[in-house]
Amino acid sequence: MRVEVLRLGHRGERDKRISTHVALTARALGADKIIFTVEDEHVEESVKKIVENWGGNFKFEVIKKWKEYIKNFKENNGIVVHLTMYGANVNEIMDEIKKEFEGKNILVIVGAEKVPKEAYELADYNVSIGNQPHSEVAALAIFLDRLFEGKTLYRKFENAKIRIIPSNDKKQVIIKKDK
Ligand SMILES: C[S@@+](CC[C@H](N)C(=O)[O-])C[C@H]1O[C@@H](n2cnc3c(N)ncnc32)[C@H](O)[C@@H]1O
Repeated sequence: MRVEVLRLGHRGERDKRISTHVALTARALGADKIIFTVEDEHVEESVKKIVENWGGNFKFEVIKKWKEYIKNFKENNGIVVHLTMYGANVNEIMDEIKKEFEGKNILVIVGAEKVPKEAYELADYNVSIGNQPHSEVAALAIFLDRLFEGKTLYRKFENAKIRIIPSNDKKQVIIKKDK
C-alpha cells in the first residue's frame, strides 16, 4: 500500500517555503512520494537533504501531465482524494475512505492557487478539513494523521544519520558520523 501526494501548482518565490513544508509534512506523516507539477530546484534540494540526513525512501518527482498521472494512478489500483474546503467533511467520509483504501494505493491532491475543475472531477473523494479556508500543510497533516490514526508519528526511518530520542525534559539527538 502506497500513499502519494500531488501538489498542484507552485508560484515560484512565493510558494518555496510552503511547497517544501507540504513535502516534509507528507514524508513525516506517512506518504511515500511527493509529486510536483512545477519544477523548483530549491524545493527539491531541501527535500533531498532532509531525506539524506533523516532517512527513509521518500521519493520526489516533477511531472508535466498531471491529469494523465491521476488517471493512470486510478487505473493501477489507486483511489484519489482531493483536499478542498468545498469537499465533504473529513469527519463524515473518513470511514468510507479507509474501507476503500484497504489493499489500494492513495493519491492525495493539495492545491497552491486556484485548483482546476478537472481535479475535482477526477478525484474519487473531494474532502474538506472543515469548511473554512486554511492551509495545504494543515489540511494534509490532518488528513494523513486521520488516515494512519497517529501510527506514523512513531515511524522509524531507515538509514537515518540523525535520530531524535523523544524526551519531555531534554534534547537528545543521535548523529551517525559518515565513515
Ligand atoms: C491556500 S488554499 C488555496 C485554494 C484556492 N483559493 C482555491 O480556491 O482552490 C491551498 C490548498 O489548501 C488546501 N486547503 C485549504 N483549506 C482547506 C480546507 N478547509 N480543507 C481541505 N483543504 C484545504 C486545499 O488543498 C487548497 O487547494
